Order: sequence, then C-alpha cells, then structure tokens
Amino acid sequence: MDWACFATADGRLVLGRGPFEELADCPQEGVAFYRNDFALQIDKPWLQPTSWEVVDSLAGLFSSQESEVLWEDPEAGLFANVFREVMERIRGGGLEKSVPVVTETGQWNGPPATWADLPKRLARDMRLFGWADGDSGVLSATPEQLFHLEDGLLTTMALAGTARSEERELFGVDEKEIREHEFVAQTLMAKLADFGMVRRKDRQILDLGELIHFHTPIEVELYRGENADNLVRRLHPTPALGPLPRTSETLATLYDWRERLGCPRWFGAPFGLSIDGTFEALVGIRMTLWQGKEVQIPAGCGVIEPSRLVNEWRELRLKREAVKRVFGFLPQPLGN
Ligand SMILES: C=C(O[C@@H]1C=C(C(=O)O)C=C[C@H]1O)C(=O)O
Repeated sequence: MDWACFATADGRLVLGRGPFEELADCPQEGVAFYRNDFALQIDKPWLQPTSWEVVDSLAGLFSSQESEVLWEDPEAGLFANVFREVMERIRGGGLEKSVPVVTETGQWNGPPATWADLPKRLARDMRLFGWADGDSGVLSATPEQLFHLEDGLLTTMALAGTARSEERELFGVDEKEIREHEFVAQTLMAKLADFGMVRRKDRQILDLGELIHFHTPIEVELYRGENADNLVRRLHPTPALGPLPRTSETLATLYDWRERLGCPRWFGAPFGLSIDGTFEALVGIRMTLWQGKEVQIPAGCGVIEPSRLVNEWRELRLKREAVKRVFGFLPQPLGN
C-alpha cells in the first residue's frame, strides 16, 4: 500500500504513507490502520505506516485532470435472479434479511480534480477513508461507523432504512423501513449485551443531503478491556450489510450472491485506525474503487420480506447517484 487516510471522529484527517508494515495484532503504540475484506480473510490486517501526518486535503495524492468516465448500467436481470433467491430463502424461513450488492462499472482516465478538496466538501456525517496500492485503490465517504472504542466506552450505531430527503415525512412512518432498521438495532443490542451495559438512544433520521437513513446511536460501558480484532469479528457484518440470522450458512450464501453480482471484496468491509489509544472502525460503503482504467461504485440494499424488486433497484440507483455526486462524477444539485 502506498498511502492510507482516515478521518477521525474528532475531525482530523490522518494520512499515512508507505511502505506499511503488516501486523497480525494491533501495535501498542503509534498509528496503525486496520484494513480487512468483507469476509475478514486477511491474516495481518494492521498496517503501520512509515510516516503519518494530519492533513486538510488530499492534494498530491491524485494527479489533477479533466476526468471522463464512461459508465455502464448494471444488469437488472442478474440482480432480479439474486433478489428472487433472497426472497425464496426468506419465505423458506431460514433468513430474515440479507444485503445483495450491485456494482456499476466504468472506464476512466483518472479521478476528478475535485478529489483533492473532498475533505472540505463532505456533509458533516460523512467520514472519509481510503488507500491506494499501485494503480488500485478505494476512497469512501461513509456515514456508517462499525464502532469507536475509547476509555472503556464503545459507541456504535444502527444505520439502515433509506429514502430520498424529499420523502422525509413519509419515511418517518414507513413500517417497512422501520422494521428493516429495527432488525439492525436489536441485533446490535443483543450482540453487545455480553460486553457491558448497553444504552440505546432514540431512533433518528440522519440527513446526508440527498439521502436520509434511520440512525440509532448505541453505547456500551464495557465490563473489561476488549481487543479491537475480537470486537470487529463480533460485530461485522451487522445486518446493515450482512445476513440475519448470521450463520456460516447465511454468510456463505451472501458471499455467493456478492460474487455472482461482481461485488468487490472491500465493499461493506471494516476499515479502521488506532491512534492515541483509541480505535475506530468505519463500514466501507459509499465508495469509489479503481484498478487501472476501471472504476466501480457498488451499493447494497437490505432485503426483508416486504421488500419489492423495483423499489430496491431504485434504492440502489439512488445510492450510486449520491456517491457519484459526492465524488464529482455528477454535478452537485443547485443550492449546494
Ligand atoms: C449497503 C449500503 O448502505 C447500508 C444499507 C442501508 C439500507 O439498506 O437502507 C442503509 C445504510 C447502510 O447501512 C450502501 O450504501 O450501499
């Protein structure tokens, strides 16, 4: 890896430069990035940079140019097949929820010049992270935190349920969206109960400008010191990105659906930073991935029994469009 960046909860953008030392365990001191794939298959996920600094832009990481991208619409038929299989499993009783992912692919000549200023242009609740390795890389502006760990206090969130900002009133009373969200919130509460005293705040609406989500903050006063790797394994994937119930079988079917739909391994995966004795992991969504001339934007949708194919397909497009606007592939709407 050549570089990695992570926007911390207190608003610093930490940029680490390679070569990175790969470690199986979190180092006791200094700064280390945590990178794993969706299936958590990386043996040495901790990456210690040769040097690091706090920056306020990504200038210098990307060559500035007029970016041109030729996007190709994802195939509806492939998604429809997977959607049908998800529904069959749900109706068969072995599954309550899963999260198929559709990836739009394009050919580009490089990132838009605006990427340098991305840190300044993001909505308050979007957190930036990314990395590059030779001619491939990832940049994410994610609204979703897996967890933050500091002084025996773990904070996390349920984030699920999606609509356009204009639909806010109806969204607030939409039973299907509330149910989808509650699956995530209640599963997190149950998983965390072993670790300490769990407190849940009220469900809120998180407004990202173009999209809104239900958001429930959760915090846990830990009974004892917990290891970051164990917590990642315990919590990832939450039902915001993973199956419910989460068993080796439901995970295996999700891996299969993701693979058939061409989902990149980094999508939905945890990415974190250990600094000053705190650790935080974000959930890798709302991202652009690239490899040479190819660029990808994946998006997932939570499917539960009342979900309908056309609505989910629309939600996936909505999420991709929001990502395209954030990353400068589409113009910002007037007024922003
Ligand atoms: C899977 C994504 O987002 C997740 C799924 C959501 C949903 O299904 O409503 C909402 C927020 C995220 O937890 C994505 O952005 O691709």
